[in-house]
Amino acid sequence: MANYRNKGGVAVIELNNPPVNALSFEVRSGLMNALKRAHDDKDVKCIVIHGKGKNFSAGADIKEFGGTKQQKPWITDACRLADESSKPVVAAIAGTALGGGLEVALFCHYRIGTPSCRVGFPEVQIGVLPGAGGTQRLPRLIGVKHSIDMITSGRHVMAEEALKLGILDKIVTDDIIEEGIQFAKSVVGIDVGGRILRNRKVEDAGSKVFDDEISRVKKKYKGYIAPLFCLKAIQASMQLPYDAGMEQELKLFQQLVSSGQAKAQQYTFFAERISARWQLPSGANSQTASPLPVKTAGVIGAGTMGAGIALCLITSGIPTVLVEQDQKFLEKGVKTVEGDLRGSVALKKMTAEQANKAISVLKTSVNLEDLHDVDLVIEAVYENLALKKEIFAKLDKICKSKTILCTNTSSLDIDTIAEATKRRDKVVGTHFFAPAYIMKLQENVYGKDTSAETVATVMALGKRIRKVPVLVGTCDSFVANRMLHPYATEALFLVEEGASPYEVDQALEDFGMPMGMFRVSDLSGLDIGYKVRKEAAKRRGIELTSDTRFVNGERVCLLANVLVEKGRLGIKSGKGWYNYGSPGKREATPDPEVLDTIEEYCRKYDIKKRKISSQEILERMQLAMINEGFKILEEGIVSKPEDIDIIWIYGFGWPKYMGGPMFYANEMKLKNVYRKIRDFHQNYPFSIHWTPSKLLARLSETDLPISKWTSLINSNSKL
Ligand SMILES: CCCCCCC[C@H](O)CC(=O)SCCNC(=O)CCNC(=O)[C@H](O)C(C)(C)COP(=O)([O-])OP(=O)([O-])OC[C@H]1O[C@@H](n2cnc3c(N)ncnc32)[C@H](O)[C@@H]1OP(=O)([O-])[O-]
Ligand SMILES: NC(=O)c1ccc[n+]([C@@H]2O[C@H](COP(=O)([O-])OP(=O)(O)OC[C@H]3O[C@@H](n4cnc5c(N)ncnc54)[C@H](O)[C@@H]3O)[C@@H](O)[C@H]2O)c1
Repeated sequence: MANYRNKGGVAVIELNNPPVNALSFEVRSGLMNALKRAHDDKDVKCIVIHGKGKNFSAGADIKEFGGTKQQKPWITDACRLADESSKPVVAAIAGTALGGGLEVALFCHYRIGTPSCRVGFPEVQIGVLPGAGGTQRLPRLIGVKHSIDMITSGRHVMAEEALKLGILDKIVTDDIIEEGIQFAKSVVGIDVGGRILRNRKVEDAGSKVFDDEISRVKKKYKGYIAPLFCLKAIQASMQLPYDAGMEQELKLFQQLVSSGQAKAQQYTFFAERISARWQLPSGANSQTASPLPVKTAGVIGAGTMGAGIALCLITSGIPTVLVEQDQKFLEKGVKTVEGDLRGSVALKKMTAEQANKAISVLKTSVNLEDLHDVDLVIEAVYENLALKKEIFAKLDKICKSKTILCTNTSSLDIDTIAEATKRRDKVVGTHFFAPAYIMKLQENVYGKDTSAETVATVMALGKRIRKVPVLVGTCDSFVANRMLHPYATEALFLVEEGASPYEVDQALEDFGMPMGMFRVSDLSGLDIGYKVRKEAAKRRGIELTSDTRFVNGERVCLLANVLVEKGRLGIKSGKGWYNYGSPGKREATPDPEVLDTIEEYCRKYDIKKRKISSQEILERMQLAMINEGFKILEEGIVSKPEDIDIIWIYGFGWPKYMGGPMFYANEMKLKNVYRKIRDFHQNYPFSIHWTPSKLLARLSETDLPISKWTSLINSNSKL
């Protein structure tokens, strides 16, 4: 809907669809009618368009894209009269003017904004392109080069930059509506002809610019089709007259909007928001619980993870005390933090001033007592239960009674750690992913006594430090690593059976994963998994050797151990599954020595090798992990499939244009997924991960959409 009022000869039109004023059918119709009314009203001398509440408009209503056809009037129909009006039309922008919202503003003759407003064309992020003239009008306003940058990246442009680029005509500091009215009055009587973007010419940037951009975009947004379509549409603005360019844009938009990538990316957009709405088994949830304030924080352990976590906190302006066991470790950790900050400045991700500000809020210590006054502590010491319990017991005595105690453990039981304290309600897992400063996922793990207030606090903290927080329950390895286990195990079995590690990685990278499994292992260090496997086996009373082929009747492959025992630890030693030339180098080359080692291993155990297709590689790795995902859902470790998808997208780089593994399974049709898993179970009876999930079996008999899967778990039906 759009509201209309005449304020002393100024028609004030309000886009009314809070919270973000998405341009739904009602808003588009309302805007069209309001513009007509202003156009027809002789008393009206000028027109102001603004948004109700905090935002101008976040663009088209994405929910409407699911249908077959967008109902008319489209944004272009709604805005036609703004373009044609001889009365000046001013867009008064507060909050965001994104996508179709910015397109509305580009139909206006003038644009003013508040100092904190943001404009942009984020359509690429949901798999489409600006389809209401954005690709034709922006180049007419700011030129081809800047338009390519804004439209293919989808980035938000802040007010200052928008003013410099010429998107905004003025930044105003008082009430945006009043400022809009005053501005509009001030331009009454000035001919609007020169302000109408459709009448302008696009400068000829030459075709080479586009050839270069195609290569850049293909590399930077590997696998995504929308950025390439954006380039085609922008090129049309240069090559065609306005109306023909608009037709071309619409054609490209319609091709994209019906693509699988658009569907998956839009699913991801909403999944992220659904996942943010958490719920505990007690019923307490994100609507009912309030977070505690976190004014100061502490991090214990300044190793790989602790240094990165401290960096996340200080760059978000949270004063942090970093505690180590001794001065030597502390200095090493601080060097890492400083080095990463310098790296960010060099990469222009932050200014030197921002880096200095961050380091100024970091305090360091070798004494846990220095955490007595902080609001929240994140422990990131070695993965050792006794050590963690000892630290939590001490923290319980040292810290204020309200302080929340978090652990970055990647596998240990949260409840056991909480038992070391008298504040079990304030103990929670905050599982970050390496490198902690870069990876967006924050897997928050609640224990049986963790309070809703504690959960609300760590979920809010995640958002504040620019992570994507997802809430999961406690179980061995939690969700991300638990699902990774069958995925990685299948990769090793595939190698035993005949695929090379390089073929496995190629298949995964062609699918869209940023790195294959074996390259990731080399990056993390093969010795880490080696130690974890040995210790986990020891806890179960088993001595693992590289000759171990079965553990308690279950098939295992310890080829990675064989490599470690040959001194191949991954990037750190210059060789692992790949050869890197020398330690620390990143360029991976396939290594014949590794292939010989695999040959020898297979001969030793009389394993028959065969040719394995990339389809089989993907199916076995992905379906093994998806089956585990259904088990996690059926156990209630997560409350919805969207949580799993967001974990894989932000924890492991699953491509957004594939929507996450559970969405992917849904697209494959669950009856096919179930059938294939059952077949693998028959063919590989010694792998427990192929035991089909009961929930999957039940769901495969229904046509329930992904958004309704959990209704089957929550219903009384027995699984
Ligand atoms: C043939 C026809 C031609 C058609 C042509 C169309 C052309 C056009 O170029 C296409 C577009 O504009 S494409 C669009 C391009 N624009 C974009 O891609 C912008 C997408 N939006 C954003 O990036 C963020 O929402 C903001 C930064 C705006 C606000 O962030 P924040 O303050 O953290 O808030 P938040 O939590 O994120 O959102 C609050 C609530 O609003 C909901 N919602 C939001 N936008 C929506 C939308 N467009 N729609 C629907 N709903 C939308 C959101 O789901 C949430 O709902 P919930 O039920 O409470 O969960
Ligand atoms: N490395 C990863 O990829 C990764 C990813 C997610 C979670 N984790 C988890 O994060 C935690 C830390 O792992 P990491 O890889 O950073 O280990 P790390 O070995 O790099 O760092 C651990 C640090 O803890 C310090 N430390 C040990 N005892 C201490 C004490 N009593 N007081 C203060 N500091 C102490 C050590 O000196 C060391 O610097 C572990 O629980 C691990 O499972 C690791």
